[in-house]
Amino acid sequence: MVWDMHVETVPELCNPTLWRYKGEGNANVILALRSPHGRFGGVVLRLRKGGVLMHGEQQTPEMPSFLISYTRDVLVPLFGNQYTGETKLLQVTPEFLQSLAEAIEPFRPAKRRHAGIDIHQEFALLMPDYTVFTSSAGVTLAVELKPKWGFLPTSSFIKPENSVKRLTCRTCMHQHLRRMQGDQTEEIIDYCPLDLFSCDESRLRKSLPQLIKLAGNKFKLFIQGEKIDIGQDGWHTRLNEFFQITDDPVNDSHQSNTLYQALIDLLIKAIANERGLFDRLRYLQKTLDSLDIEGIYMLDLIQQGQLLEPKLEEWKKTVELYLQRTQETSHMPAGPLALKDMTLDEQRQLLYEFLLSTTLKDCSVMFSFRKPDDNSDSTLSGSLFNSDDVKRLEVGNFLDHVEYRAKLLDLDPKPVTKLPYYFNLDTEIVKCYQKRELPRECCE
Ligand SMILES: O=P(O)(O)O[C@@H]1[C@@H](OP(=O)(O)O)[C@H](OP(=O)(O)O)[C@H](O)[C@H](OP(=O)(O)O)[C@H]1OP(=O)(O)O
Ligand SMILES: Nc1ncnc2c1ncn2[C@@H]1O[C@H](COP(=O)(O)OP(=O)(O)OP(=O)(O)O)[C@@H](O)[C@H]1O
Repeated sequence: MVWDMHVETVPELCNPTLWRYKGEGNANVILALRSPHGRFGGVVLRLRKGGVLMHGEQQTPEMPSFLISYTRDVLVPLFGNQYTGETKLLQVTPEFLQSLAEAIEPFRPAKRRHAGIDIHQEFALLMPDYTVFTSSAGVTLAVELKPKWGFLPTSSFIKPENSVKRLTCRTCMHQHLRRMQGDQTEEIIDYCPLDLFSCDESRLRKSLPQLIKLAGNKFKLFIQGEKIDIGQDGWHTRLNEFFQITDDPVNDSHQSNTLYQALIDLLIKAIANERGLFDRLRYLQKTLDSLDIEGIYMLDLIQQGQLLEPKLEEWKKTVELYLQRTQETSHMPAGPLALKDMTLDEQRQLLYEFLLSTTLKDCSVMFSFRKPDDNSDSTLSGSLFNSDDVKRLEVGNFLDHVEYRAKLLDLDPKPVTKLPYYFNLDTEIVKCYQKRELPRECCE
């Protein structure tokens, strides 16, 4: 129900010239305000694309409000409310969306252009722009990480011929399939999410440079809201705007290296400080995926194509039962026979849990950093969203300490209709990886 949500009807925001392209994923386009606009400083607009495979309910006008309820009733019980952001609805018109779609087209990467903004959506999502601090006068440095799968599956439903899954993590194996499928730009990079999830300093020191090299959707760096690619012209000068390591123009490799190391050091500290978040994310990914897709795919409800897209109430119940189960000694089904004994409700529970796990395997963590002296709270008082909630981080090095915020992004539910795709993809990933003689041993 849309009307019990807080809907912003702000005609002045429906002016396409106010917005600039900020980024996009497979399913949504993100626009940022060109400059602070009254109480709407530091805000992004998240617009659904048309024609992409999505959650069934996303096809209806109520979907944006569904996402807000989903965050409140499903994600907050799993993570607490510290990491999930605030969201509001903005009423939009087809004319406004059409103008935006035309204006952003030149800025969009070719690989995303197969689907554009769905101009028939009635509401867009307004969210804080997590790459800037609205209450600060200084420069914000933001880093977005998409860690992917943080665990090795242990399910008894994994067939012996697929046992490599217990040794090599999904992300490490997947890049080989991508490479084989013709993505020659995708160099095999030695980034293993399990190193990131370990939050261990020496493993982070090894894996962060790999993640930075991987870039794409796995590592993004923003200075004052603008995306910077490490290696692009002038990247070090932009990074220096935050670290202020030198007053001179940054023009030698020693200075660039110093800035790069300062970035790595900062990230290591921040990730270690957020060990609780990474541990929780990994724990939820793993325990919500207790059967592995191989077990999930054996369930009658899937075999007979009878699973419906969950409504909000069903998502809520799924989380309640999951939290109950993980607090008790759990008895998970251990073999195909046990699956046969399961009621339809029990099957549904595991299927929806699996979908929740899939969302958490695909979300991003956005860190935003600012220097404490930059905090001049008055700039945008009365802004649309609550004030910035920050934590203090001792850094040592060039910066004594900084303030930062960590948020989870892209926590949308995954559709039931994607389950057969997940099974086929899993089969293909394993088949492709098994051609290698020596599997990598990923370490949890
Ligand atoms: O299957 P994966 O692991 O490749 O994940 C897909 C992502 O690929 P990635 O490996 O992160 O580059 C993929 O990201 P890109 O399109 O590659 O940026 C999407 O996030 C996709 O989710 P959805 O279809 O938009 O809901 C993701 O699909 P889901 O598996 O999360 O449904
Ligand atoms: N609130 C925000 N503040 C700043 N940047 C954001 C925000 N939300 C999204 N972005 C940027 O836009 C990008 C795409 O957004 P999002 O992840 O929501 O798209 P998506 O289509 O759902 O992604 P996916 O391909 O994973 O399904 C993000 O990776 C991030 O860089």
